[in-house]
Amino acid sequence: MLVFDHVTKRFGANTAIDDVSLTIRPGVITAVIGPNGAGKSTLVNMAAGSFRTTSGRILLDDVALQDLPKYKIARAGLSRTYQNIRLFDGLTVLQNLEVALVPRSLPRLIMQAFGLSPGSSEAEARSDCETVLQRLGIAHLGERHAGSLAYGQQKLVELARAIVARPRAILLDEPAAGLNHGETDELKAHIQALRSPDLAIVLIEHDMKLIMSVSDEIYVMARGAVLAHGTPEAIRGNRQVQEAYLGQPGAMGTIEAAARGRRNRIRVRAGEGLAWGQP
Ligand SMILES: Nc1ncnc2c1ncn2[C@@H]1O[C@H](COP(=O)(O)OP(=O)(O)OP(=O)(O)O)[C@@H](O)[C@H]1O
Repeated sequence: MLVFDHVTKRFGANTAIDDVSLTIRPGVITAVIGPNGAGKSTLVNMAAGSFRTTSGRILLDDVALQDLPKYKIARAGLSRTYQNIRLFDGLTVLQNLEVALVPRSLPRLIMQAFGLSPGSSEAEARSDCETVLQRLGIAHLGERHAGSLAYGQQKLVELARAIVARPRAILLDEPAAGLNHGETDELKAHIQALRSPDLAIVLIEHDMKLIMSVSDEIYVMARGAVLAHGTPEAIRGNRQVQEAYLGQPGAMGTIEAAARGRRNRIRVRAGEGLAWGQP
């Protein structure tokens, strides 16, 4: 279980996260949504050790992460993807995955879902990488340089890299951003396949259609605070949430209906209401 316990983050005078508490349970997919600037990425960055918290605790299965360096956080079982892809362009896909491998003493979490081996040798580690690539439909890209891949393929490699680390919590920061319809549908299937009893999955997204179809529960953030928390059904009908997005009731229905008819990606810019991202 991943817990944000009364977490605050200030950047100078700007309070990006204001006393936020979240509980991300294993076995379910938890989405964190909210308009641009709400603080979603800041939460991920704090959990993964890119930003220090100003106050509060972040616990992964009772291990306090907030003061640990990044590599120890990874070893504790947290992995993430980035809003802006961060692969090593000059390395092959397999090498990019191998970089993420951590000591094999971690519990066997997503092994069942992804068919990973319980062993610890280098050969087995490489075989795990190949297995994950296969599950994501990109085994044929293993020897290609990451920098030579199409954008959608790079997004999948990032996902693969997060998976091979055998996390207990995986944080996906806008995995569908810039993907087309087909790629988003594929991604949806991969996220659903990740669901396993020992893995806490956090999905940060602007694509409402994707969120509403894969999430078990949703936290809605606005201006650094939690505005609402509940099932997709409860969030869909929440008046405060609708107002936070568009400043008017009925917005969630509008967003979803529009998402079905147009491109998948929705960007909600602070103060500008709804706009369509053009990948
Ligand atoms: N490195 C930083 N330095 C200063 N301020 C920052 C930094 N990172 C984020 N912020 C501020 O923190 C607040 C929350 O930003 P954050 O990126 O977490 O929002 P978000 O919900 O992820 O938005 P988006 O959907 O656009 O990614 C914003 O006011 C932002 O300007």
